[in-house]
Formats: sequence, structure tokens, C-alpha cells
Amino acid sequence: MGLPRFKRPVGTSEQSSNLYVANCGPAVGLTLNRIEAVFGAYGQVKGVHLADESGTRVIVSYHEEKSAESALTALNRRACPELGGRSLHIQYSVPSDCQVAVDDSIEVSMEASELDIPGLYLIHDFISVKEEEELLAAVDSRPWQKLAKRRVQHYGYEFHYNTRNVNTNQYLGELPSFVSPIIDKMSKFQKLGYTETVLLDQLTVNEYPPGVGLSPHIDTHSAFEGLIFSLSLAGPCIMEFRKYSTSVWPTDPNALSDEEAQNSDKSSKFLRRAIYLPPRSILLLSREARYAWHHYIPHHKIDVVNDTKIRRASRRVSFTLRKVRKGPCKCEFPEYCDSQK
Ligand SMILES: O=C(O)CCC(=O)C(=O)O
Ligand SMILES: [Fe+2]
Repeated sequence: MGLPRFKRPVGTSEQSSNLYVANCGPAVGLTLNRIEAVFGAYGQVKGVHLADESGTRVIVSYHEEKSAESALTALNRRACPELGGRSLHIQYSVPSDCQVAVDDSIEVSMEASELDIPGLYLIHDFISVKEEEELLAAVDSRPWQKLAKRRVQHYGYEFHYNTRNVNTNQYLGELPSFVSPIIDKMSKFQKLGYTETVLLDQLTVNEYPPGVGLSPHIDTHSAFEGLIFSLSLAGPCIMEFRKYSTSVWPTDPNALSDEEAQNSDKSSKFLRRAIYLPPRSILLLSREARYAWHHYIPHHKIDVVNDTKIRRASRRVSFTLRKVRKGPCKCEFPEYCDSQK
């Protein structure tokens, strides 16, 4: 169950540091990270989250009221080139006095094949308990970078969260030798019919405390090639996949009237699937799973997996292995592709 912390104000609203932004969100092709980067130009953003399940309305929270005011003045009802030319409908938002329970329960599969998402693979027990301990010891002996809610390490290339991209001119060097046991086992994917060989050159290590997840996102197409591996260590979580219908993305981004923008959740739909990721399993996102589906780790302390409550461990550590892209993405999913917009 999720509890929205802010709501859309009714009538004229008081100034606040939180903005309710309509005609904006993953259902219209704008990831939360991209929205954060644009709103970040007006002050330090505390967070961006979905205002409701429509995927077309978000709450942007600033640390300071004056940042919200500057963003509202600059961006409200003006075509915003950094957001695909969309015209946003912005109001101040107010904290929700009643805690509205949103039912976000979803059936959780143990096997990737049950999700029916082309290009999604999960291998259980990809590494041994001993290898898991060694990988954790290796990253714990290296410096962590603190983000607001979790810690990260980057190897090969640094991933920049403000732009959701890497700087290809800033190569940090080869991946550390502790990843070799993972790379050596990549042939296990060949048994799944995956014959492509990949030279992975970027690793992001994430450490999530209990209750911390990751907002829905598609890894930027122009940043990384088509295979994204994620190895889970230390604790489990569920990962949700969402495919937003592109039929609600207007060809003319400014074509939505006020009423349509307010009501667009009625026409906006997304497919939802979820998978359980146990420690030592590895997930591969490729093809449609990598390019067209958002992936999301709910901010849960307890996941409900087919009527069983599974508590998140004291931490989950993931190794995300990718290959940095050096030219534009030419995928078959242009509607989700930043290189082809
Ligand atoms: O923690 C994970 O398994 C996924 C991480 C992820 O999606 C990312 O870093 O883009
Ligand atoms: Fe990701």
C-alpha cells in the first residue's frame, strides 16, 4: 500500500515548496529523472514522485518555496523544449490531510518467463554464497558515494543522476578484478539462447537500506547499449515493470486541452508485471524489456509475494553491469528513445 503525501489543491492554493504538475510523467514519455533535471534548474529538488497512478501527473518537491515559485513562473503553460515541447499545467500542491490508501498489490512471479516480457531473463543462484560474500567484502572495502537515500559506487564510467547519462570522455579505467567471477559466468546466458557476446565496461553498485527502492525508469537509451545485467546480493526485493501505452502520447505535445490534461488518467493505461529477485540471482534486461518497459523497485519494507510477507533485509546490494554507448541509439522503440526524439 502506498500513501500519497501531497494532493492537487482545490481552488486557489497557498504557496508551497511542492508543485503539482499535470501533463507530465512516464505515461507521456517523460521519466521522473528527466523531470527532476529540468525542475532542478530552479532550485534544489528534494524529490519527484507520481501524483497518482495515471503516469501523467507528478509532484515536484523543492527544499525551498522560492524555487517552486520560480519554476511555476517559468514553466507553467509554456512549451518546455527540454520536456519534448510539452506545455505543463502547474499548481502549488498541499500535503494530504487524509492518508489515502492506494492499492498497489500485484501478483509477483518467481520466473522471468511468466512475465511475458520479451528480452527479460532471470537466473537464480548465479553465484555461490562464498562469491557473494567476497563481492560484498570487496565493495565494502571501497569508498561509497552517499545519495539522499542510498549509497553507490561507479566503475568504468560514472553515471550522472542529474542527466541520467555518462560522460564518455571520462573513462575511469577497467572494471575492477572483483567482477571477474561474474563476467566468467556470462556464458550461462548462452544456455538461454543468448549468444551475443558483450564487453561490459560500466558497473554501478547500489546499496539500498530497507524501505528504499528506485523510481520507475528506463535506463537512458543513448547512455547504454542493449544488454543490462543486474546481480542481487545480500537481500531480496521485488521489481515491477511498467509499459506505458504510447497511444496516449499526443503527436502534437501541446494538443492536450486543460480538461484533457486533468482527465488524461482515464485514457492512460499501463501494463504491470512484477518479479521476485532473490540474493545471488541475476536479471538481464534486453530488447523490449530494456528499451520499452520502465523498471521500478517499490519503496517497501515488506514485499507481499503470493500471500507471503517477505521482509527486506538490512540491505540489498546490486551490481548493474552495462556497456556505455558511443553513438546514438537506433533501437526499434523510437517512442521511448531519447536518441530518436
Ligand atoms: O538495483 C537494481 O537491481 C537496479 C538498478 C537500476 O535499475 C539502475 O541502476 O538503473
Ligand atoms: Fe535501471
